[in-house]
Amino acid sequence: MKPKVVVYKRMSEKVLDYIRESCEVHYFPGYKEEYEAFLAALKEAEGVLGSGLKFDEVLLDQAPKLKVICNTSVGYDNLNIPLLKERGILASNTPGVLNDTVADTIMALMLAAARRITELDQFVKTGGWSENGFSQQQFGIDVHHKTLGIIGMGGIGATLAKRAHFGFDMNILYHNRSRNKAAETAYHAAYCTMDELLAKSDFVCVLTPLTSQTEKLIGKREFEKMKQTAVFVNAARGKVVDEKALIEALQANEVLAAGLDVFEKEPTDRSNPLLKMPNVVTLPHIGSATAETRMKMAQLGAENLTAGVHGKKLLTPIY
Ligand SMILES: NC(=O)c1ccc[n+]([C@@H]2O[C@H](COP(=O)([O-])OP(=O)(O)OC[C@H]3O[C@@H](n4cnc5c(N)ncnc54)[C@H](O)[C@@H]3O)[C@@H](O)[C@H]2O)c1
Ligand SMILES: O=C(O)[C@H](O)CO
Repeated sequence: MKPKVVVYKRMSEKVLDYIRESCEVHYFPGYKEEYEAFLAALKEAEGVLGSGLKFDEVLLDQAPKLKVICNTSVGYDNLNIPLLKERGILASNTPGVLNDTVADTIMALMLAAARRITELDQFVKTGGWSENGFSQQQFGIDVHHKTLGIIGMGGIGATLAKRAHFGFDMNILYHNRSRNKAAETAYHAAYCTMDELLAKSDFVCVLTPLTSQTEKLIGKREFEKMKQTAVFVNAARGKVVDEKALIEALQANEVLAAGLDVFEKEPTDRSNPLLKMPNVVTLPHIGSATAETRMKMAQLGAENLTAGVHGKKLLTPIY
């Protein structure tokens, strides 16, 4: 008999067929709308595949046969790792396969915020571009040859450093839990304290995972330490930043602009003041969302899932 698994995120038929070769798939792409049926399937499931769902004690109690939880994301702040370990449940994520795509998104945010792309796009589309052209007040700032500070020099951080160093002649500073010698050698990235990074960087990009140590890592104090001309970019998790402090820093012109792929609450409320600020470029958490990369993430998740339920070694285990 094939082991039962629950897939709670929309997947291509190709990936679902791959899983079906060795598992009985219970597919809930819109699990919130059919939560009762989803919970019933979870009761019998040995494996789960998807992203974002918080597996707390209450939910895990509904899944007594679970052997493995596979995230189709590199971030795993939805998982309570000590609790999973305690219950003998394995877990996997999707590191590496999304580095290039997310680094591309971050470069796009940096360029869009610095060169005011979304603001000027609206200017043109709403008929603001007249015979008189545009004013100097609409000039942006350069990205090339500036200093980029990366907080969290892991897989995505290093891939961003590569683009910034080779493509934009940027000077790279970074702060991380430990030294990343490979990035130091390859991209001339200089390790420094958080405060030094904040004071010297023209672009500050946060790329740490969300953990109890990184929640609100960037707050009032950190924004005050940044240059007034700094562009702040968050493509990690919204809760790594104190969003209220970011709003206040932008309102007080303590920083120049921001590029945000993630928010404290997602989807963010339409009343969020950040959405009214022309110097803030916003995206709906689509850092890794290209067709090619989402396919790779789903396939890697599926391979972890089938390995896990059949007692084989996970390809990309979290622990
Ligand atoms: N916006 C998106 O769509 C998107 C896509 C992928 C990843 N992410 C987020 O980006 C995060 C990073 O992804 P990654 O693949 O580069 O992970 P990674 O594990 O390779 O890198 C994270 C780095 O952060 C460092 N770090 C952890 N805690 C720290 C702390 N307190 N201070 C300083 N450094 C710290 C780690 O040492 C590591 O080098 C993910 O956890 C995820 O939350 C977002
Ligand atoms: O962590 C990740 O991989 C991204 O946020 C996509 O969910």
